[in-house]
Amino acid sequence: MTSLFEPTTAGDIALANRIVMAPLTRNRSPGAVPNTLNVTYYEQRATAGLIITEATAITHQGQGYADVPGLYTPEALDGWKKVTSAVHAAGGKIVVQMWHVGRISHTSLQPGEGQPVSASAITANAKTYIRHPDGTGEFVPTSEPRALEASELPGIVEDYRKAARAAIDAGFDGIEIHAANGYLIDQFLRSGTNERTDAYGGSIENRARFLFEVTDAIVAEIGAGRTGIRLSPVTPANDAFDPEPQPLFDHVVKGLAKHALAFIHVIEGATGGDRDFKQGDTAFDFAELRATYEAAGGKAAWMANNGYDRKLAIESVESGRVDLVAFGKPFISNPDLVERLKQDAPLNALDPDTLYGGGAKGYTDYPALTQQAAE
Ligand SMILES: C=C(C(=O)O)c1ccccc1
Repeated sequence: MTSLFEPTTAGDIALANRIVMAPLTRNRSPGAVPNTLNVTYYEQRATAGLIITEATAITHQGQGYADVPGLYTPEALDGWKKVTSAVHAAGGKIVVQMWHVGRISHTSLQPGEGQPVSASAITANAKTYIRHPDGTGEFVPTSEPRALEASELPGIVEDYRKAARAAIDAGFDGIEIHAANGYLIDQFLRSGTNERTDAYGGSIENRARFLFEVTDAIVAEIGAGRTGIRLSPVTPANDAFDPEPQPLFDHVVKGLAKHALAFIHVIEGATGGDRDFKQGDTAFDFAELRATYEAAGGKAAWMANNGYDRKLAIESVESGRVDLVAFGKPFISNPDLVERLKQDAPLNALDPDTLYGGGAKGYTDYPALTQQAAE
């Protein structure tokens, strides 16, 4: 029987166990440049079978929050090289989550303080975190986006390809395409954010076109075995909505099956919330989604996320329902989560007041079991 704690592979990436550190935005990289505190944070969590970094902007246009890292300047890539080196030296594996926020942004964060971009000019009922000139931070409503011209899309696909190459050159073991949580790619996928009448809007085939163009370009550049993707079929995050998610995401996974991807990362339910959350009239069938993917020839590791505890994670892997389990908040407050799960040891409590922004407090100061034992 498969164990959560046994080694496995995800495409070309060998993993020491099946426990994944989920992407977690922490807003601790001013200037979009990873710093020494970020190095310590990821190094502390290197016993994860796989670390997926926090969402990382592929370009300035793709940046939607203050103090999140980028993957598009020499300084940022130098910063990431220090992170990947430290994680590898500690025996870990790490991929970067590649992010274009689309409309979940603010003019103050955009090139030339211009409008954010999206599939359509529909303002999200959402907020983002900006930093004022005086240095104070604030959650503010996202700005009204403009609809991308179809002629702009090849340029954004090229941005993804370049960022994927830069990620591998910075030492990452691979990348995760952020196609979830109501960001740009998801804005094309969902009918609630895509009112286009061209080849990228209307039918499911058209709304998924941009996702496949991005995926094809990245796979051609770095290989399918180093490419994963994150999907959130029913999340309402960032005002995402589609009344018929099952046919939409069945089409998506069928299209992804042609590549021998490293992993498919699926958020089950509402991100960070109700695992049984529904969009539309019927409950989403995640087992059917995987079956559809594998019937189409898909062989990537199936990674599940959202609200997993030790018991559910062990059962889900042992049953074969999932191959990998991604933990988010538990990894924030437990750098040694893998050991704690192995021992069934108590978990550190999470400090909700230090999730976003700030310094070492609530970031690198959570103790490991060994430190607590020494006290
Ligand atoms: C990148 C994020 C996501 O995927 O939801 C995110 C952004 C800001 C806060 C929490 C999460």
